[in-house]
Amino acid sequence: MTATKGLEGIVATTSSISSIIDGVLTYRGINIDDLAENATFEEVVYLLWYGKLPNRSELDQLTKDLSDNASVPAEVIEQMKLYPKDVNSMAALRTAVSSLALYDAEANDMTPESNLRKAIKLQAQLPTIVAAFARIRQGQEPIAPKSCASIAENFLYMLTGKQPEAIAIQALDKALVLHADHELNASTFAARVTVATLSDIYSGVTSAIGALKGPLHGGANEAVMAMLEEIGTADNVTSYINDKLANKEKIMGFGHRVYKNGDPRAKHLQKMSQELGKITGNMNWYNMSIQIEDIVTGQKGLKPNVDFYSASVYTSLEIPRDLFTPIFAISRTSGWTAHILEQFDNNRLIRPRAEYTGPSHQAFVPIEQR
Ligand SMILES: CC(=O)SCCNC(=O)CCNC(=O)[C@H](O)C(C)(C)COP(=O)(O)OP(=O)(O)OC[C@H]1O[C@@H](n2cnc3c(N)ncnc32)[C@H](O)[C@@H]1OP(=O)(O)O
Ligand SMILES: O=C([O-])CC(=O)C(=O)O
Repeated sequence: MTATKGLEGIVATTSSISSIIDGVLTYRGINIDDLAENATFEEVVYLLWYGKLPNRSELDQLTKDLSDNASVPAEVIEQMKLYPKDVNSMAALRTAVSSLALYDAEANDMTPESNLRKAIKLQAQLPTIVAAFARIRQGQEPIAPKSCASIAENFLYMLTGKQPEAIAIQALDKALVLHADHELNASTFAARVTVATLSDIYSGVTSAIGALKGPLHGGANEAVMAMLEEIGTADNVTSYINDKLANKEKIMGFGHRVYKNGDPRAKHLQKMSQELGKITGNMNWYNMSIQIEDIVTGQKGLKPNVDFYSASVYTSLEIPRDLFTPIFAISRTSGWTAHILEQFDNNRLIRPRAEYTGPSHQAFVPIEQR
């Protein structure tokens, strides 16, 4: 038995949800470029769950179901008020999502109908939790979700208490479309491993949030913004990046396990970053990002991934840096739950082997003689 480090190139499951073939990403066979330009996040959620784009009445029904389920149990909100104010936002989200299960009478019901209902609840409630957390830690009361609004609109509304501008809603909606699913990425794999034991959907999504949190995965978007802030201005980019590369340090937001010729989502986020920079009158983050890309791609051949330009996009939308990864989680809940439903559909325990590299033929030494 020989291990493949990081399971690179190992095909661990079949799936009909999303594919990356020759660098082209599709959701249910539809190119991400077409979805980014034309679909709303709710259409994508429907596509991921049901395998086809919704017609008008199906979309209206899903939008209503999501809106009707957006309130979070009062107990969960009360518990969030007891979290330390400076807690990591992904840790807070992971804990709150785990506690949702305690207040759902059908949490352990494994029927497909119940699991779909819980997928809707999770997708609807994550934005409410993230916005509530952001307000509670500032000593503000959470704002109840409004009815008949999209997830993008509702999230921005619950975060700020103000009706968001159309351009902000559109930008966030497109970012949600771009982050919704991505084949067998680490967090989706974690979700599938968890539920393949026939554990419940809340456990699966909680595992996934834990996996997304790390800076080699979803946490990279926050790390990118931290880097941009540390660099400060365009004048400092060249020396900062050259020093990092010379020290063999990773530049966050670059590289990918699967894409070697570039992440097809990055160009959409780059365009949005530029457009939002023009609208806000602050091109600094975009200009610095372009400069960083030139150097990293020029010297290392590494291309930006989905996390690189999303950092400046969210900053232009005035979203606090530590909510970037929770927003990724809001979007990816659609993909996680689609994969969990697919796993349940044709389940087998996921249990690979390890290549043992420890000592062998060790004699047992009684404690008195150690
Ligand atoms: C949504 C997402 O999860 S997208 C990914 C988000 N993560 C990041 O942006 C973090 C930065 N990027 C990385 O750490 C990696 O590129 C990963 C984790 C995305 C992919 O990792 P792997 O497939 O395991 O590639 P690995 O880390 O082995 O890199 C291969 C080589 O490229 C280098 N490399 C990879 N990414 C980077 C980077 N961002 N900056 C500098 N060098 C890099 C590695 O140092 C390594 O070099 P070596 O062969 O000389 O040792
Ligand atoms: O697929 C991956 O390894 C990481 C990624 O880009 C994602 O999850 O969107």
